[in-house]
Amino acid sequence: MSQRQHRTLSWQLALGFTLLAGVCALTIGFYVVNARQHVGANYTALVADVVRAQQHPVLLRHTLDRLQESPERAPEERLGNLLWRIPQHINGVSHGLTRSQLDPAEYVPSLDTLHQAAAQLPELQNRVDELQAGVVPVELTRLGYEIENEMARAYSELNELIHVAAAEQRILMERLTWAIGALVLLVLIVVGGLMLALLRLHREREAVKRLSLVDELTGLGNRRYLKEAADRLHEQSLRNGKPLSIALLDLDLFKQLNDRLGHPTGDGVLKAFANAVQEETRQADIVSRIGGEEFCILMPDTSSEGAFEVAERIRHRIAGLTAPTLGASTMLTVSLGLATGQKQGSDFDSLYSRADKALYTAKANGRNCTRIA
Ligand SMILES: Nc1nc2c(ncn2[C@@H]2O[C@H](COP(=O)(O)OP(=O)(O)OP(=O)(O)O)[C@@H](O)[C@H]2O)c(=O)[nH]1
Repeated sequence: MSQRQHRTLSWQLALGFTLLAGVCALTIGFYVVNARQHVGANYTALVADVVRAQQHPVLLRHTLDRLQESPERAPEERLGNLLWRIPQHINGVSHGLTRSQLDPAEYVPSLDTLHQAAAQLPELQNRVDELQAGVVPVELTRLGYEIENEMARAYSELNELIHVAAAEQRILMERLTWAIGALVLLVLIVVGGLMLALLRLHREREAVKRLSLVDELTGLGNRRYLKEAADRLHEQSLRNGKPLSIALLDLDLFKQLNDRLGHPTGDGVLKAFANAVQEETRQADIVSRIGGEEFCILMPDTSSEGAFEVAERIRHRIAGLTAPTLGASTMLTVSLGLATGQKQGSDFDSLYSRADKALYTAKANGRNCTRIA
């Protein structure tokens, strides 16, 4: 895989991760806003009901106080209005409580107190009606204060209960939000780690694959690399009808050179040879080292004459390499065998074998020469 493909994969993974993180952030944000609104709305409505109803005992007390101060100006209408509204609000609060998530065991005693107070209201209404008959409102105020007391206490208990529950739920929500956030973060870290590991694994696999195709000494492709390239170029040549030429190169009397100058010097010579061959070939040509001092050049879209020209150019270049380039004061020559194929039906192995025979002929004919199959 090329560097560009690596970059594309990295970008794809980074984009995927960013999208995932974005979706997670949006989901959490949406959840937190919704949950808060929901929780808030749940108790806000109930608190509003209780607070509104809580005004009734205050108004009742206020009205009774006025009645005591000036019994001659009895506020019957106001009292009647209050006595009509109180049961409605008690029912509203009761309805809200039963729909809430509060534990009934906690609010039922206060609600019972409110219902008991409401049950006494008809009697209070009778006392109000007696006012017109001139009855002194002693019994009315006694009963009124009693009802007011019970209601005020019950509403106050309910108010506190709801506030405590709302606070507890808020804390719970916050903890839950943190826990979900931490969980999502953990998932993102794990996914990010997995993506990095995947990328690394991929790079390592590609590096191993590259190494398995490269000759360590010269940096050229090896025999496996040649095989892959040959299949591709041969296929291409058959498809487009253009000739594919192959050159097999074998250094002459390399054993003697090794024996005389030592193996490390021989290695240096092989490297210098590989560089020179690469410089004499085109970008499209595939140069590989297929054995100790054996090399191969695949030349796509190259006729027999063209391949011979390249071969001779290489042969002269090698014969002209000097000691500073070779790293040894020695003469170096190379023998070359060429073959060109473009016929349908011919396979690469037969092309290779023809080039090999031509190389054998070159060696047999005194070396340092090029022969065509
Ligand atoms: N320095 C070095 N020598 C190598 C390497 N691979 C193979 N050789 C040597 O290359 C030599 C090849 O010898 P031969 O196959 O007899 O061929 P030659 O001496 O070149 O003779 P001809 O091919 O007939 O001209 C052997 O001595 C191998 O040890 C390598 O990587 N480094």
